[in-house]
Amino acid sequence: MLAVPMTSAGAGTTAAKDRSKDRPTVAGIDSSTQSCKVVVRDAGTGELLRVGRAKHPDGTEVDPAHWWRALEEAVADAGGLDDVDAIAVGAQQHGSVLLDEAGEVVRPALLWNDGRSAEAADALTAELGGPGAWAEQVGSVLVASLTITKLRWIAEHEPESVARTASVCLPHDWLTLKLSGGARLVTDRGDASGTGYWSPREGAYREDLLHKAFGATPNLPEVLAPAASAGPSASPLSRGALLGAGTGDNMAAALGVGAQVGDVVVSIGTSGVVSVVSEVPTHDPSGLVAGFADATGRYLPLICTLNAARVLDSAARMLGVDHAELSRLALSAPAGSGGLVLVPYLEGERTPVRPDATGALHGLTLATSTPAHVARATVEGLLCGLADGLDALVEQGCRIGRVVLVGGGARSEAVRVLAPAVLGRPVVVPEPGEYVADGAARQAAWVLAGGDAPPAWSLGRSQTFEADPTPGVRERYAEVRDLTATRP
Ligand SMILES: Nc1ncnc2c1ncn2[C@@H]1O[C@H](COP(=O)(O)OP(=O)(O)O)[C@@H](O)[C@H]1O
Ligand SMILES: O=C(CO)[C@@H](O)[C@H](O)COP(=O)(O)O
Repeated sequence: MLAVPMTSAGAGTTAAKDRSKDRPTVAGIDSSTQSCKVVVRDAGTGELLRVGRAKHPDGTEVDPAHWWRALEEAVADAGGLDDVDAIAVGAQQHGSVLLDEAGEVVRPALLWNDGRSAEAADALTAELGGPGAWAEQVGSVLVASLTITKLRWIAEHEPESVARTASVCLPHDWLTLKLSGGARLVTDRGDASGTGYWSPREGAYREDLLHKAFGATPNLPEVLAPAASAGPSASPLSRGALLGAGTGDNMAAALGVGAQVGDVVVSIGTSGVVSVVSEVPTHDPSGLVAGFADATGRYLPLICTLNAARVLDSAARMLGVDHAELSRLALSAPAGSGGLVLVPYLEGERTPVRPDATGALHGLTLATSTPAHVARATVEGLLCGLADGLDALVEQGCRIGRVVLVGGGARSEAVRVLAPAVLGRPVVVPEPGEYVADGAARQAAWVLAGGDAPPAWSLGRSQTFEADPTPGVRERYAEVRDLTATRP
């Protein structure tokens, strides 16, 4: 059984804050690409007490002030945090937050899905001796998503920003800093492992690589142990609550679903992610698998695509339907959509590395030119990219156990039904929830409880979806996935 919290509540649920003093509560924050979510849970049982949400602005370059405003709004939507004893932040990985001597933001953050640093990634790769050298030294081959490539882009294009930069951190580090009232700049090994200048194997920063990219060596956040505290919050939002180290959103999701070694988490959010909890670090020179660390002291080999839930959003928009109808249409068409394939590179792609690619529909005939076929091809194309990712984890020798499906896209019935057919394995779907925020909350509960492992929260309901594998769908996808036009 999965350690998934049982109860759920709607946005803005305001359960009375009348808990007795012997029932501590914790809050978890998910500051992801599209929105901020806050959950408040009972620290001992994991019972969900309240949840709040607020939207982030669109765009791949964002002033961190927007994340703070959304956090304030989401906290208000969750009925406030006055009663909370500990709090931790999970957030989108990789974004580059540059701070000056006074702790002020130097320029808007370049997010994980900002592709402008693709050439910087290529240049840095060559400078260290090729992809294998980066895989060996920091666990991951560089792509435009990794923080270090953004720092190189800034160094090349905005030397004045470099000159003003005293510290560099990540989105979750910055939010934790704000919650600490500006007192502590900390991070954790999970999020640090996505920078390109922290080695999961050595458990240490590689300041030489940072200097190589940025031409300077700014201060970096202290990397805290998984259950260490960053001290009390000094923010009016959560004054006095103990702060956890926080982590990247994918590490938090693994913690939130209680993933054990071998458990695969497939997340269909803005990004499409396939990750697996591993006892050993990976060093994939092909670059498909990023060799990240997790939030518990283990590792989280991961593949990430740029195109996931928004592919469903755009298909629904194109067809002029809502998500429920898109799903119904997809399930009404035959497996393989009569040969129609959607290659979902709508924002270019990171895995495989196709930064300049565009999406494509292959196999249009009179018979396949129907909304149902397009809907089916959309869901199957999205899942085929993730199935390729799962194969890459297997190829790295990762132990593969259960497959757990989460993220906004998992709310689509068609995704849930077709995932086991395309992935070729049963898929466990926990009830819809905010698993990144839950993981952050669980880290906060661990900070309170101490010990070697996060508290075992009550198990939640989940449903296992099974289906006969449809290898033909993947074979057809493999035939056409590279036949895409570049951006005009
Ligand atoms: N029922 C649904 N079917 C398909 N997609 C959905 C559904 N509900 C929400 N989404 C999509 O999920 C995405 C948000 O997922 P989420 O995991 O919260 O993303 P992120 O964490 O990257 O901000 C949005 O693109 C949204 O449109
Ligand atoms: O870049 C990665 C992982 O390497 C992304 O997974 C980001 O962490 C953003 O996540 P979502 O907003 O899609 O959850």
